[in-house]
Parts: sequence; C-alpha cells; structure tokens
Amino acid sequence: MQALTPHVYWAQRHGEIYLRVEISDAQSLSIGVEENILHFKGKGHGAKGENEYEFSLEFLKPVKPEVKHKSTQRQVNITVKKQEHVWWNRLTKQEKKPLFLAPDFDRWLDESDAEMELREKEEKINKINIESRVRKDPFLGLKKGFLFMYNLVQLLGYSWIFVNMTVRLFILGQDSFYDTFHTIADVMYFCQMLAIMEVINPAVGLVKTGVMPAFIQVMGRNFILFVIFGTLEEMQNKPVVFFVFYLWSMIEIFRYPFYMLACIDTEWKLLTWLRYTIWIPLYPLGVLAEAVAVIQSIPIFDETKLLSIPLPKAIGTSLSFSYILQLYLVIMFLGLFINFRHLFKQRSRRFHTKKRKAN
Ligand SMILES: CCCCCCCCCCCCC[C@@H](O)CC(=O)SCCNC(=O)CCNC(=O)[C@H](O)C(C)(C)COP(=O)(O)OP(=O)(O)OC[C@H]1O[C@@H](n2cnc3c(N)ncnc32)[C@H](O)[C@@H]1OP(=O)(O)O
Repeated sequence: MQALTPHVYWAQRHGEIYLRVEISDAQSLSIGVEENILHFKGKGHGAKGENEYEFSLEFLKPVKPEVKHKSTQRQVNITVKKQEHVWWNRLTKQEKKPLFLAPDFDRWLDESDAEMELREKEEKINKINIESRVRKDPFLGLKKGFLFMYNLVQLLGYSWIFVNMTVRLFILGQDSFYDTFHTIADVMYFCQMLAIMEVINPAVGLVKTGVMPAFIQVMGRNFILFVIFGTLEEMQNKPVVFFVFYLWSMIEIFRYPFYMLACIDTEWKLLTWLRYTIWIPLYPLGVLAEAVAVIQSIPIFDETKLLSIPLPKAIGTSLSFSYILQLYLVIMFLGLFINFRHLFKQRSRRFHTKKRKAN
C-alpha cells in the first residue's frame, strides 16, 4: 500500500504551532520532530479513503523536539512548541507552500490578534494570582489596618514632640535645653513603650523585616530613656536630653508616614528618599548624643550607688552600675555598626530594585 499525503491545516501563536491532519480514526501513529523536521505517519480514513498517510515539514525556525498530539474520530491535532516566542512569516523553511498545507481558519489569528489573546491570558493569570494571594491571608486587611493605626499614633506622638521642641527652641532659645525632659518625657515614654511593637511585629510576621535591628533600636533607646534619664533626676536637666529627643523625633516624623503610606500601597518618592537617607547623618549623631548621656551619667551612678549590684562579702560590697555602663558604651557602637549596615542594605535594596523596575 503506497502512503498518501493527507490534508494538513495550520495556525500559530507566539509560542506554538497548531497542525490539524485530516485523517479520521487514525491508528499506528508515529509523529516526531528530528532536526527541526516534523515526520508524520499513520493509518486512517483520509481524502483518498482508508490508507496509510504520511508527510514531512521542515519548520521555518527552531522548534522544541517534544510534540503533543491527540487523535479524535475526525482528525489528528498536533501542537509543536517554538524555541523562541516570535511570530513566523510562514510555516515552512521552503518558501513555496506545499500543496497539502493550508491555513486553519478555525484557529487562525494574525499577529496583533494573537498578541491581544496573549495579553488577555496574562491579565487573567495576574488576576487569579492576585485573588489567590488575597485569599491566602484572610486577615490582610485587619493587619494593614492595625499597622496603619500603630504608625498613625506614633506619627502623632513624635510630631507633637518635634513641633513642641522646635517651637520652644525658637521662643526660649538655649533655655529650652534644660527642661526638655519635664515637658516631653511623658509623650516620649508613651511612644517608646509602644515602640516595643516594632520588635513584636517582625517576630510574629506582621512586617517582613529582621527582629534584631528593631530589638537593638528599641532596647537601645529605652535603656537611655528609662534607665539613664528616667532613674537619674540629675540627668533630666541636662541639655543632652534635648539633643537625644530631637534626633530621635527627627527621623520618626518621616519614618512613620512612610510606613502609613506603605500600608495603603502608596508611595511618595520624596518621603521614601527622606526615610532611607536622613538616617545617614542622624544615626551617628543620635548614638553620639546617647553616648554623651551615658558618659555624663557614670559619675552620678558611682556617687549615688544607684542600681549597683550587691556582691558576696568575700569579693567586695557592690559592683557599681558604671561598669555596666562602660560595657554598654562598647555594645552601643557595636549596635550602631549592625544597624548602620542593616539600614544601608535596606536603602540599596529599596533604590536598586526601584531602578531595576524603572528600566
Ligand atoms: C539593655 C539591652 C540593650 C541591648 C541593645 C543595645 C544596643 C545599643 C545600640 C543602640 C543604638 C541605637 C541608637 C539610636 O537610638 C539612635 C537613633 O535613633 S538616632 C535617630 C536616627 N535613627 C534612625 O534613623 C533609625 C530609625 N529606625 C529604623 O529605621 C528602624 O527602627 C530599624 C529597625 C533600624 C530599621 O527598620 P526596618 O528593618 O523595619 O526597615 P524598613 O523601614 O526598610 O522596613 C522593612 C519593611 O517592613 C515594613 N515595615 C516595617 N515597619 C513597619 C510598620 N511599622 N508598618 C508598616 N510596615 C512596616 C516596611 O514598609 C518595609 O516593607 P517593604 O520592604 O515591603 O517596603
């Protein structure tokens, strides 16, 4: 029995070729791609009745070797994947179209229609992805609402501190340095107590960032606020309180609104730039001011024996808290180094990915 050539219809998309071979009840099919040539062989009922049919097609551009086919009662459908997502001008390498080949008008699309189809498919996939992400976390709205409120309260607290201190500086000049603690401390206590949430939030996965930098930041500040300023009345009238509180509040009036906007998926470029830039001068200055406060408190702790640690009689009477403060000074610069590195990473991650997105 001499093999005949079946009618073959074709159509394409950017990534695939569709072939429809007009043979019904096809059997003993052998379909494969070798050296970019599709070889088809099979028995069935075609244009010239029951017979063996075969054909070969050399593709215009490279295709993947694996071929998918499905035989139905009426035809054999073949799908071949293109190596590259490009539109072909024709199907075969030879310019002259083989006689047995014709466009499959049931599936035919021109390039722009196929692009539209592709875009619609992508949009559908994106929509499904977004929907499934939203579905994955049913508390997302609640979490964002909580974070928004938290950041709003902190923003109000720190704005009050910053504005109050600035106004007092303008009105009273240097005199305002000496009673900062008595005017500001209550609000600062409130904000810094609340800031413990910043360690809890990443720990419970509410925000995606490290626990350690937040721990260093919050505990470092609270140590200065509650231990150095809070327990020593002698420290409360010192100008260093002004510098420490002013430097702390200066960053926070940019950081918290930045987070608030992030909670509602909004970004203001200038605010982002400020959040990720002004810590560069403020952080070392803040640590310096805190170090001055610690150094100034050392003789007071020595004198008053406040917070000194009792020792067994054989060793001595007590260990002055000033030794712990000296150790703390070292830890403080270690903390500065860790957080400085962390903030640098956050800064380059933020600006680097933004630039990549823009390209
Ligand atoms: C007694 C024991 C003590 C032991 C510790 C001893 C250590 C002593 C060292 C002390 C040094 C501290 C000195 C310091 O007190 C001095 C000063 O503060 S001076 C003033 C200047 N300071 C600063 O600039 C630091 C400000 N603080 C911070 O930036 C943060 O606290 C810090 C933890 C350092 C970094 O923040 P984070 O890691 O969270 O980075 P990001 O802002 O980039 O956020 C990452 C992503 O999380 C999202 N996020 C974070 N928080 C929130 C929030 N509250 N609400 C909503 N979203 C939040 C944020 O949007 C980012 O998301 P995405 O990446 O998707 O954009």
